[in-house]
Amino acid sequence: MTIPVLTIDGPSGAGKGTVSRLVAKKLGWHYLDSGSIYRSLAIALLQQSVDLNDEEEIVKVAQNIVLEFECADELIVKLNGENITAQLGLESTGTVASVVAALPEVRRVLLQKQKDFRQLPGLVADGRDMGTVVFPDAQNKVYLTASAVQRATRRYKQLKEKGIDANLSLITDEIEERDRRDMERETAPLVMASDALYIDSSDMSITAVIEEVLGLIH
Ligand SMILES: Nc1ncnc2c1ncn2[C@@H]1O[C@H](COP(=O)(O)OP(=O)(O)OP(=O)(O)O)[C@@H](O)[C@H]1O
Ligand SMILES: Nc1ccn([C@@H]2O[C@H](COP(=O)(O)O)[C@@H](O)[C@H]2O)c(=O)n1
Repeated sequence: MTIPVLTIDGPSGAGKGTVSRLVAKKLGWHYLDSGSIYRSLAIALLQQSVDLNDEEEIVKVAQNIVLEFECADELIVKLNGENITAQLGLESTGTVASVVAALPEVRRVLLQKQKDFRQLPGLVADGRDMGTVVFPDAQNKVYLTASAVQRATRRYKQLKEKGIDANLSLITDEIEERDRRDMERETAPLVMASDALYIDSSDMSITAVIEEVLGLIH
């Protein structure tokens, strides 16, 4: 039996995580936030002061990380037994994640961890290469985007709400730099799958996006 998968790919701050989590809840499906795997690796590398130019050492750390996910109101992630949820959303974590995510061997090592999430009754998977590389046979695919200004503003508000100091112009620069790195890397770049539904959420509410995505499933 083929286990159904809905993939939601797109750039940072497009709303993939928010939409995926709520759609998964509505459908009663599992949820994979693949970015949190790359972010967890980034945190492990920072904790162990690994040189980000030392590819061999980065791959070793990727091979050995033990991750636990708990899908409550927010996603709780434990790295080697330690709750790292608070550090996960920092823009600095995302930047390191995108640097190491460009390494082909890192992606190869982390591939199976992502595929393992495909379990009954179904999976909603969000990331950059869910519909193109990890689950190319997914029955439903979405490419969710929004303008860089909207995405940076959303991220700024999100950080402020969490009480984290943030600078809008710096966040805009970081998001644009991360987009460029994710789209231009050679292995599994962020591209829209040819069979994906394109949604630009710049002027859409979260509810409107969810309705459009659920319409695809039904
Ligand atoms: N359509 C929307 N309208 C307004 N705010 C939104 C919309 N979609 C998402 N947001 C808000 O934008 C912020 C970023 O959303 P989210 O974390 O889901 O993005 P993402 O695409 O998963 O980003 P990343 O890839 O960096 O994890 C959140 O605070 C979320 O509530
Ligand atoms: N499928 C994926 C998911 C993420 N990445 C990289 O991780 C960075 C952080 O991801 P977020 O979704 O949590 O923002 C992202 O910028 C990518 O570089 C990836 O390569 N593939």
